[in-house]
Amino acid sequence: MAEEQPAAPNNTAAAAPLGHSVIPLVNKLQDIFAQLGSQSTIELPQVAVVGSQSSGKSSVLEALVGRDFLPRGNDICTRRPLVLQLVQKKSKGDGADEEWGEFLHLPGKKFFDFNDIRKEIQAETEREAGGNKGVSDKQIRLKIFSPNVLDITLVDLPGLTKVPVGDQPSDIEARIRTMIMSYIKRPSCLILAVTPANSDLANSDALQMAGIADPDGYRTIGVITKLDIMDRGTDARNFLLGKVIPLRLGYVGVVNRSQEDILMSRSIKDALVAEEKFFRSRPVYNDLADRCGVAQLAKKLNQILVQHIKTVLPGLKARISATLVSVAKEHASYGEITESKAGQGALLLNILSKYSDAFSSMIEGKNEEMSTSELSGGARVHYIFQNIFVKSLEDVDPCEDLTDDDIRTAIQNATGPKSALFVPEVPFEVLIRRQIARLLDPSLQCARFIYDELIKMSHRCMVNEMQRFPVLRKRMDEVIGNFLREGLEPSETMIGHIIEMEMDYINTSHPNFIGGSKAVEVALQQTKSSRIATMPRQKETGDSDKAPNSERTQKSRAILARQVNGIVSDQSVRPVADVEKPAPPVSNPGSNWGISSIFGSRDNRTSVNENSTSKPFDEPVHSMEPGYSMIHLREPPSVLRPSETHSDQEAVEITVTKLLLRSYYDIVRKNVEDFVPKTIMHFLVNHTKRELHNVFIKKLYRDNLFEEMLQEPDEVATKRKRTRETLRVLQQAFRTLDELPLEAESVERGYSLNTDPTGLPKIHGLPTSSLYNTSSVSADSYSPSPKNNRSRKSSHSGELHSPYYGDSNSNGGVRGSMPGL
Ligand SMILES: Nc1nc2c(ncn2[C@@H]2O[C@H](COP(=O)(O)OP(=O)(O)OP(=O)(O)O)[C@@H](O)[C@H]2O)c(=O)[nH]1
Repeated sequence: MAEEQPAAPNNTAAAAPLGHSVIPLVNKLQDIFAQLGSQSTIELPQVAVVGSQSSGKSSVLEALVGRDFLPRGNDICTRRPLVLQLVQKKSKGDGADEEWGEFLHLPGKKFFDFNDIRKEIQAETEREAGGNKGVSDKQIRLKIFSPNVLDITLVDLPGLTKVPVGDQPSDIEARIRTMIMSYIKRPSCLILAVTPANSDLANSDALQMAGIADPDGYRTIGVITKLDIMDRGTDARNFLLGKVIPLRLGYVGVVNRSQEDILMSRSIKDALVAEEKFFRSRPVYNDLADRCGVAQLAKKLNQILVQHIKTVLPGLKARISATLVSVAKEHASYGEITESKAGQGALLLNILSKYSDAFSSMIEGKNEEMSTSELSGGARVHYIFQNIFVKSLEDVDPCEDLTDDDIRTAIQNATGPKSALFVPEVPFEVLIRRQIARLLDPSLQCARFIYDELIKMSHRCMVNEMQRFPVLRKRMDEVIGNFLREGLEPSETMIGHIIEMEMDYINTSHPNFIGGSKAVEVALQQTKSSRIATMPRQKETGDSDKAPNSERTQKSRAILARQVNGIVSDQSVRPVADVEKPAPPVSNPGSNWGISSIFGSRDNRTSVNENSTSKPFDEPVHSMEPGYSMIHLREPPSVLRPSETHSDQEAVEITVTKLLLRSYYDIVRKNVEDFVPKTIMHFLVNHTKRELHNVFIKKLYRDNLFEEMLQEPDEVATKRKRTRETLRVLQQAFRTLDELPLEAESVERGYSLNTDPTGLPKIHGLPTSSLYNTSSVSADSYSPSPKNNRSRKSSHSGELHSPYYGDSNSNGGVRGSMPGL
């Protein structure tokens, strides 16, 4: 292709193929994308040629591409849309670059001879549309691979015709119009509206259709062909000046090869020279140099392409900078490699301090990444204390599993052989100790819960930062795990002490304690009112309290006995000896103080307590005859129960005992609710907070461990390397984008004149003025309506915007995607 490039005529820029001057710019962008590991590129607008039959559309396209490969001629029409994709192949740099074509319908077949391409287009047209002028809307897709082209798509469309010929249907005109419209209505399609100068310009089909598809004229360039064969004495001057039909982007007049030229195999290069000569020899076009010739058409297209690139670049830059930020963040998370001992020591120390601080922050609720969806850290600890531990204790009724008979038995046992003169203190103490003992388990459980919470917190601490050092993470987890376990022990011991202390001294002088006399007073009142309430019933049924209720009694005893031994059993079937055996001493402080202690320690007395339930043993058996009589005592049964009859005194005693129990239990419960959390906070939570850092240093900060601790997995090293490289490329890309010369003028100048030996452009400073404000393109601009003065915004990818491309923030036009963009 290179050999076919024309010499630069005097009054035009180098008559380069379409997009020639944009190629280095686009190449540069593609290099950036390639470095980012993506196939993305700038999606350039499609260029379609529209016009009536034989107006010279194919000729214009060929001249723009600079190669001779399209079927042309008065008898040879474009009868199927030809979608021509120009694909840039990287130059090998040895000057022997190949150019070839490939058809979609002949995959894998390369056409190196462009004459063969032309023949195949013709043959393929006939295969689908027949040999007799038939037209089909089925595309022929051709790719031209070359190092000298821009990645752009050109579409050669069948020409508009009015009279059906050959195999053409009667509605041929409408069909072709629909087909053309389907291409040119796309906002990303640049329309070359081709009108031959030897026809009635004012009635140009091409301009009429382009006007429908692009009413504002933002993407239509008028092309006047065949200026060389106009009627003598006429010229296209007024047309080119936009005086006949105004067009925002203006007109370019061209002279393509005539049929005779084609027959004589005149090259495009020669044709361009001839064209230049033609314009120079026509004084009427002398002052219209900037709108005459294929080179000017190419230049105009280039300017539009540059403006398009300019439009999409800010979006591209924004995305690159966003990726830069996230990659930089990722890179920072992998940290730097530290080789020296001192550096490693400092790093380790830093990690240990940061971890200890993070752990403390979590407990104190100062964690930066605090969740808003659930409780975390210290808030969970508080929840466990208040909503689980305290609440559970408050729900417990100290008399819940004590029946009246249990209490009565305890009272009788405590008074020994005498009748009680006063409300006995001993059963109250025994029973209250048993209730206090019950507080031990939940308190220990609470400590265990908090321990579990702290372990969980330690695992959640610095998860991301520590990914880099799995060995250190493991060792730190071990250290903190052991340390927390060590903190749990004194908490548990202290909790044991608290409960023991409460059991060891029942402080009946506590100001909140109801006290004996008050309890008796309340109890008397209660018994009195309950007796009044039950009076009528007693009259009917007799004294139910006094009536034996062996079943109920059995049950009560069973409960009491079971609790005495801490063994669940059915008292009625178990041997008494077993039941009343003292509980073996156990380490649990609660069991030392269980009711078993009083029953157990006085166990030997059980046998001497009479069972008053058994009538025959209530009184001695007398002989009938006094003289010979001898009083026989029946052997006492091995199990003795308190009398079933409830005296008033006993009822009061039971109520008093219950009142005392409830009152004192309340005092103890409050103490435990207060002291257990304090204990756990002191010995476990705050102790860990205070000492963790020291423990870490003691256990892990050792010269000989640095290397081992700071070992990082290969994966991290790889990721660090990869992100560093991506970062470098992104920074480079960002700089390059910043330095790109984006004014078409500078592109033309910079890339055609100042290209360095590597083929890469020399970077110019960023231009300031807008292309279309100064260039020839704006000379023909018109404003059919006020709204046309404004820039149009569009979100379409690759869409052509206003000719001024004022919408510099559009992200459109970037095809493919960059990693992380
Ligand atoms: N003298 C002269 N002949 C031209 C010019 N442009 C095109 N022709 C001739 O006009 C004829 C038609 O040209 P094409 O390029 O095939 O026209 P087209 O619009 O693609 O034709 P269809 O595809 O059939 O609609 C050819 O013989 C060309 O050589 C021109 O500027 N001057």
